[in-house]
Amino acid sequence: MLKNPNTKYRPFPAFPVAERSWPSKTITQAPIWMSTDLRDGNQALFEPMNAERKLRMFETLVQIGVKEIEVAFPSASQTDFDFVRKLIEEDRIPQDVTIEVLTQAREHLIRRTVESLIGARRAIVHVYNATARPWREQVFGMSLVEVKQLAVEAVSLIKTLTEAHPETEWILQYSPETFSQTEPEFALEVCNAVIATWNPTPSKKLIINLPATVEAATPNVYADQVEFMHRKLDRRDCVVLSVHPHNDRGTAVAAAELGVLAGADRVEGCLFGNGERTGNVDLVTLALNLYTQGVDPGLDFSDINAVARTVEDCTQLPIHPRHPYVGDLVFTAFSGSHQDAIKKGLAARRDGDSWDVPYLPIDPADVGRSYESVIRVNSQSGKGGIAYLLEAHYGLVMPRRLQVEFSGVVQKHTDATGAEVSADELWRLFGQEYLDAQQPIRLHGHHLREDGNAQGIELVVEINGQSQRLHGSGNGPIAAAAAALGNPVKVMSYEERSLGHGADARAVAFVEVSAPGIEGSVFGVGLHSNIVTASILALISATNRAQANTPARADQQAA
Ligand SMILES: CC(=O)SCCNC(=O)CCNC(=O)[C@H](O)C(C)(C)COP(=O)(O)OP(=O)(O)OC[C@H]1O[C@@H](n2cnc3c(N)ncnc32)[C@H](O)[C@@H]1OP(=O)(O)O
Ligand SMILES: CC(C)C(=O)C(=O)O
Repeated sequence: MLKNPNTKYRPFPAFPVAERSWPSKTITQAPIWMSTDLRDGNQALFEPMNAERKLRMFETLVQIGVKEIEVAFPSASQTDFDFVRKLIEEDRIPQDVTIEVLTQAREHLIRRTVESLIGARRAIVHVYNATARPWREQVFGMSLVEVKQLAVEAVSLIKTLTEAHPETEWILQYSPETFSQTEPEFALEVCNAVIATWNPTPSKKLIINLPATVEAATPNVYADQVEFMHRKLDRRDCVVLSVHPHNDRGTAVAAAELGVLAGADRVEGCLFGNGERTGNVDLVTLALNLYTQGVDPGLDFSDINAVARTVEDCTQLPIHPRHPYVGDLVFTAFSGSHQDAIKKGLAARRDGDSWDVPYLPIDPADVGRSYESVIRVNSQSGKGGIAYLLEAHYGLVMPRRLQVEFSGVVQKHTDATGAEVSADELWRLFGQEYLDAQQPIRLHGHHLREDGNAQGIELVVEINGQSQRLHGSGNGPIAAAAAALGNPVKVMSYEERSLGHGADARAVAFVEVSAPGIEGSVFGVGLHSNIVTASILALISATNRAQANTPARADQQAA
């Protein structure tokens, strides 16, 4: 790279706009969407779609609710021509869907293009020629007048050819290709000449499409360019103003949104941003951006994964795991503070609430994604995510201080493995740490009896491999069992919950104890279909864990 890029690259010129209203506007309704997946998207593939894939993509677009679909560049290949014929002859185009095809402004290509559409109920013929200086000078070798004349002659020919087929409702679309790099006054002059030639009316509008063929400036510059056209175009009431942003600077979505604020009625793009180079603007992101502002996008992504898999299959291109709204990881939080906030936000939701869950701009359920994948646990995670997964997958609702204690256990594991931990693996770790804490004391059974106002208990246990029967009494089974064990620990708290429902429900008991020589407290957990057994198991688990955690014992184990 150059030390001084200024010697090779020039900044994009500022736009000298006198009036600019777009910065203070908001988008309150969806634009007309035009999908060019089967044209701009298709021409950008290693291997353009075959007829079967094209049809699958077309049907997916129809299902989503796209009403204008650019289906081909019919003069480019027999596959494209035949595809247009297939849609028309097999009557595959729904009444409310309009197909569109693209052609260069060259006579033989225009003739072939119109021929491909014969018999269509309604069709958009899209013609383009580049208008920016480098293209005029280097590609076409044409003057300004010649470039304008090229557009006017092409439109004139399309008018003649289509008027010969009045059975079709013809719509013209003109694109000054490379619009955003063209001198604004010249782009305006060419578009006005096209409008005069086609002679649209308010009921038979013409589409003027303004491509950022190569995105070369910040989106505010594009918005100024669009607003300039919106204000200055002749017969604006007879024109549908369209934008076609590419993503070379990574800001196509912003450019499209600002373009709509600036007066565009229509947006052209591709699903998930496929298209030449860095892609066309992503229609899915645009639509769901509107949705999250409470605006109906008119496109249905209730099963976004199914759409994604079809698009990946048709284009043979993978979607990035962090792609907005659809990527495999976009509804996933790894970091502890995010997991904690999401868990609290989801728990706080009540029916009818507006969506304001921290860190989630959209409810994953609205696009057919589930909460299950929202939270993942790795070494960056905290107690919130761990607790969420165990609750969501195993119905285990842990007391808060146990969450803190167990997250330390998980942290040790993730530090050692460096890997993500699944809900199943968490459950295994939980079982190993708490439920299997049956050494040195293991419970084999118990017998309870009333003992005046107290309860008496006999514990049948094995201590260091020796069977023993221990007796104690207290004001409840836990106090009695603690007494039977010789009160090696002090019970600080006790909770019992059910795990599962109905006949399969089991009791899970949590006992928190303190013991001489250990700082703070230690938890024990018991799981059993009998609630008393669960609580005694929890006490023994806590006692065993407390012993293992005393400094002397820990030193012994380390040795
Ligand atoms: C920004 C975009 O995405 S525009 C769409 C681009 N998509 C495609 O091109 C995909 C399909 N295209 C094709 O298959 C081929 O280009 C075809 C079949 C249409 C035409 O092929 P060819 O006749 O071989 O011409 P080619 O594509 O190389 O075009 C170059 C010629 O067309 C001229 N040309 C290019 N674009 C246009 C245009 N929009 N209008 C008029 N002439 C044009 C060039 O100036 C050049 O002329 P020259 O031969 O006199 O120097
Ligand atoms: C033909 C036009 C609309 C185009 O694809 C572009 O300029 O990117």
